[in-house]
Amino acid sequence: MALSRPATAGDGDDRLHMARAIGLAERGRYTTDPNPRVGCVLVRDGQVVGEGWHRRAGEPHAEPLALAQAGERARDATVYVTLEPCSHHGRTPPCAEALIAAGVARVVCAMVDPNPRVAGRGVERLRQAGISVDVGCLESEARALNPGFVKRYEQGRPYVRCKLAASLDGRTALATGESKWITSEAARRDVQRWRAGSSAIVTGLGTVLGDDPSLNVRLTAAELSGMAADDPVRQPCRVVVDSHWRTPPTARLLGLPGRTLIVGIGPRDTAAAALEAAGAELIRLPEQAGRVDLAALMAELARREVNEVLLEAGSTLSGAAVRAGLVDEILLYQAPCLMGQAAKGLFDLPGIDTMLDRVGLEILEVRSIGRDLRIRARPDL
Ligand SMILES: Nc1nc(O)c(N)c(N[C@@H]2O[C@H](COP(=O)(O)O)[C@@H](O)[C@H]2O)n1
Repeated sequence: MALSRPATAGDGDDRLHMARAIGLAERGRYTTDPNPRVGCVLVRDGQVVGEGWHRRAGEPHAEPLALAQAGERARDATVYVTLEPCSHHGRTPPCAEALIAAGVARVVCAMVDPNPRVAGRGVERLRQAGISVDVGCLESEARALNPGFVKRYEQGRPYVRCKLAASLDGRTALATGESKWITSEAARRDVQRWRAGSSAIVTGLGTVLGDDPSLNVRLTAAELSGMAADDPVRQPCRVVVDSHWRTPPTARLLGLPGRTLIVGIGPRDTAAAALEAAGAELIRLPEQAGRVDLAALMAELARREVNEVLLEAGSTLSGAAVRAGLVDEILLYQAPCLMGQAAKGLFDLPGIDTMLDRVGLEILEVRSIGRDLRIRARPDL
């Protein structure tokens, strides 16, 4: 469906109000999953008359909340919304109809909803009702609010962040396997926030056997911005890549609140049954060279409405995901220490024999977190 975009994608006022709507949407960072983060601002005669943001799937969308706040002042208002108003009956009624009923004059949306149940139909419905609609104001900022939601609908897989902690010489563990702790408490708290914003945390059997990790969110609602102190903290689904069901049923992550999926390729056997009895959900996936096909895993997670994955694994699984072209972002915490060449590296990437073979990266951000550095980078594959 062709949707006309203004040449400037919004004038100064449009961009200002859309920036506010994006700020509102941010408040849903830790709660909306699997729904997108969406914010909405209603403006009449230059005054903001209503604001709303989507908090949780099953609860009202951003637009009806902004309309409720504006009341009668919504008539003839301009609506700034970070995602196209929906046109379908999902868990909640269609926002486009609510905007039409309220008599708004104009709608500015940052981006078309990639959900095929909407995908331009919301814009079309508003225009049919005589409402002027502009699409594309601060579009890239709006897409960045929901990298996983967008990726899931556009490419059929989640947005994957690969988190790693290393010394300044790029080592993640001593040869003995000892790795606690390379980075500071501040960096580990920062990781907790990334976990809280993710739909799933994926790890490998090696990490489970070596570290017995919890892979849960241990921050309280009061410590996560946008959440009310009494909001329940959502636990992302934990996923263990374990080809032959060798995860110990006593693994710490199986005893914690939240779901644990174990994905493998082996036939169901007594070990598999013991894991199911311990509370895990087992999924058999296609194999790729004797291991779980990671592309098939990501497709399966997308089918289960997983938007953002935090991959917290060792060099084998992290390297395999990079090689498979499945890592969208590397989130690397680098501590001010040196661990020496006997220690383990970040990515297992065999077959890089010439400089032409190396994996290029685009640095997205570098910042200090306590005494450590946090580098966010995008593989350039
Ligand atoms: N425009 C808009 N505003 C919001 O606040 C939203 N949460 C969405 N979400 C879209 O609607 C789908 C979910 O619908 P239900 O919450 O089940 O009714 C979601 O997949 C988006 O396409 N859109």
